[in-house]
Amino acid sequence: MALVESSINLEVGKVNPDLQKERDGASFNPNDMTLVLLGGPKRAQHRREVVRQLFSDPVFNQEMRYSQSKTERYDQAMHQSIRLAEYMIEKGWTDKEMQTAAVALHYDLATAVHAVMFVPTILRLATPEQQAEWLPQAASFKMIGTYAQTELGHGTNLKALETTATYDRSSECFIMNTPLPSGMKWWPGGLGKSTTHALVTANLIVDGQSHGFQVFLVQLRDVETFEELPGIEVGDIGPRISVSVTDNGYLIMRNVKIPRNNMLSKYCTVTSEGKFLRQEGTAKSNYGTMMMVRASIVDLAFQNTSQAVTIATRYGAVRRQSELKPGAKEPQIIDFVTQQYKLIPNIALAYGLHFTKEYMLSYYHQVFEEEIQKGVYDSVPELHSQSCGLKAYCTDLSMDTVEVCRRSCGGHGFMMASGLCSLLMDGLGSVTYEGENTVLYLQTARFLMKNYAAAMQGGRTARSLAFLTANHPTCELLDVFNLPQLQAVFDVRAKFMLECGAVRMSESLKNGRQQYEAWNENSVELVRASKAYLDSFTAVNFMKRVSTLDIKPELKDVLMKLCRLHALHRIVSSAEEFLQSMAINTKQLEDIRSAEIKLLASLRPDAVALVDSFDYHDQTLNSALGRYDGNVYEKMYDLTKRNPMNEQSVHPAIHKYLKPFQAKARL
Ligand SMILES: CCCCCCCCCCCCCCCCCC(=O)SCCNC(=O)CCNC(=O)[C@H](O)C(C)(C)COP(=O)(O)OP(=O)(O)OC[C@H]1O[C@@H](n2cnc3c(N)ncnc32)[C@H](O)[C@@H]1OP(=O)(O)O
Ligand SMILES: Cc1cc2nc3c(=O)[nH]c(=O)nc-3n(C[C@H](O)[C@H](O)[C@H](O)COP(=O)(O)OP(=O)(O)OC[C@H]3O[C@@H](n4cnc5c(N)ncnc54)[C@H](O)[C@@H]3O)c2cc1C
Repeated sequence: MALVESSINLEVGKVNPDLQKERDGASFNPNDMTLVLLGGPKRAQHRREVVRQLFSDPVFNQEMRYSQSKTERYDQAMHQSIRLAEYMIEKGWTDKEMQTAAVALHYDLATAVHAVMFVPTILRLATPEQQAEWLPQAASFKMIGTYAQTELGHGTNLKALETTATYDRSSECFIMNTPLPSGMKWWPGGLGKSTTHALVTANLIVDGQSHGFQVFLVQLRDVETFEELPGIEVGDIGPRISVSVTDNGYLIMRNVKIPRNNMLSKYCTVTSEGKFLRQEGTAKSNYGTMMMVRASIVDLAFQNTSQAVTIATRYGAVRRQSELKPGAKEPQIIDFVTQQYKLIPNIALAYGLHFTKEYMLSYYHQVFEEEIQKGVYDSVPELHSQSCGLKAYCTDLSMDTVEVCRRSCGGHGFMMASGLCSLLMDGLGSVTYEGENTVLYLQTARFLMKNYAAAMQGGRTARSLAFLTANHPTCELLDVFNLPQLQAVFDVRAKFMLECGAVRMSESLKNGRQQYEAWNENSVELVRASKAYLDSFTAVNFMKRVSTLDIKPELKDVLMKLCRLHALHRIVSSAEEFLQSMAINTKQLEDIRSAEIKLLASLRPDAVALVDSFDYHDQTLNSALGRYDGNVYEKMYDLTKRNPMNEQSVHPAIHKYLKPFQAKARL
């Protein structure tokens, strides 16, 4: 066994020679790049230690996951959740280690929503007294919770949610009710089988008057027996696209009484006399958890993208197929330029998403920790717009990438053992949950249109929209590799697309349409405007971040190539908008296309090192194709031998159906 200290994968046997050749020929040391991505040696070492500890425990072994039934998966996922809880006690793991472990396990835990939404919502919306009562129970899993907002009839339109919480002054309780069938809660993760409690969003009604949706802690099951409590009906909603274990559930409440204290009351409360009180400026405070999770999903999009390109790139180096040079040995498939075009711009995207999620998480923390906590809400609209837009943009691109990577592996990409099918099926949820992507692009558009109008009237724009007032002459792209010139090209196109949306809106309004009619009529254009802005924001953020990194020259060199390739590829992908806005002309588009192909050639020798730098443990990838050692065929054979279908050499169905038929047929 060779010790590969510079990788998270410690015990690596003989490495496939083609993959080894790739590693030997790289222009930089992937370990150095890992340190840049993870924020220094201390953090990288910590992450490696946590992930190695995790996967040295057989409970977390993922290898047979794809052959397990839903019930077996659920059993293992509950076992894993509880094992992690034990680690908190036995190993002193804190939220930091738990977060690292959850990412390494793709959040595929029976208690994922408990960690990702239930506890964070209590932290954000509960009073200190409520937190003191509930958080210790949540930490010890005496209380396992979910976030129950979506209903069968409504997910997007929160104002139309039907569940009610009616205040009963005589008992000082809320009475929770589910109007059937459209008002039943539908989708919450873990609700089906795993949870004892739920944070239920419901219309607060006091003396017949509605006060909009509020959040209530409702106990669903007896914490000892796990049986449903009176008035509660819960269950799993049934099969869905995904190999993930989550027991998404439904909930019906019939006259369920909960104490007044169970309304999360940091920002609003109901007094014992039935008076509704709300702190000023906090109208959207109940939407705060969604903002946080949307910001975190940008990270999830990065994880999905970088894992997919890791698998497909390593496989591309190992797989040999067809003929390139007549009569010569079959080439590695990554030597086909069309294959490089599938992989290398997506490696660049993965790096771009890394810097995007760094931005998003740090901006979220800045606004949440430093501003909102001090009662300053000025940046909330911008944070809402960016967390909606980047969640949508990054998950859309990440899912496109996973599918391209899957197809780039040919037939084997269709096998669960590729690891790419589960990335796709589980990842697909991310374009819908926490706000359906089109709906989120339109939230961003709303903010963009307001800022555009302000800019046109000489007013101030939000920080991230300074380009609206900047003066960029068109067609100044003299050098397609020049970052400031590329940035100007993106800004010109984004500004133009916003202008198109704004002009169309004002024309519709001039033609007598109501605001809501004008909005709907022009919504396709408005979504385009949002995407153009987000394209620009991520590309420019990538360029700026890389330009300011103080790192080894060989790392900087390769990162500069990546951010250039990303920018050029995004231009080519939406060429008609760049041309229409006159950000570039057709000659420049030709130059950009040629430059893109040149960059592929220049990045080709570093492709494997670039994906190694993401430093994924083999068990996180859980892919026969993307293994660190590249022994793809051996692993596929090994898994196939252990496939439950091969346990018996003759399947019982043969004796059950075929043999009796053959016996009858002989008569
Ligand atoms: C701790 C570690 C965490 C790690 C996480 C890692 C993630 C990994 C995930 C893996 C696990 C999987 C878990 C999956 C969990 C999924 C959970 C769910 O889906 S749960 C279910 C998720 N469900 C959804 O996401 C539902 C989607 N729907 C919605 O969010 C809303 O209905 C809406 C936003 C579309 C409209 O709302 P509506 O009330 O009709 O609003 P109007 O349009 O009338 O605009 C009014 C004004 O409000 C403003 N504003 C709006 N929002 C916010 C905000 N957040 N803030 C501030 N402001 C906001 C808006 O800008 C506007 O301002 P202005 O222009 O007037 O000045
Ligand atoms: C895997 C998964 C996990 C989930 N987990 C949870 C959970 O833990 N807790 C929870 O409460 N919920 C959860 N959800 C629910 C999820 O948040 C909702 O499904 C999501 O917000 C979308 O809402 P919807 O289903 O009502 O879609 P709809 O709004 O019905 O969308 C259908 C179509 O209508 C379009 N549309 C709707 N409104 C507009 C509009 N205003 N403008 C333009 N187009 C519009 C959409 O673009 C889409 O094309 C989960 C969902 C999934 C898939």
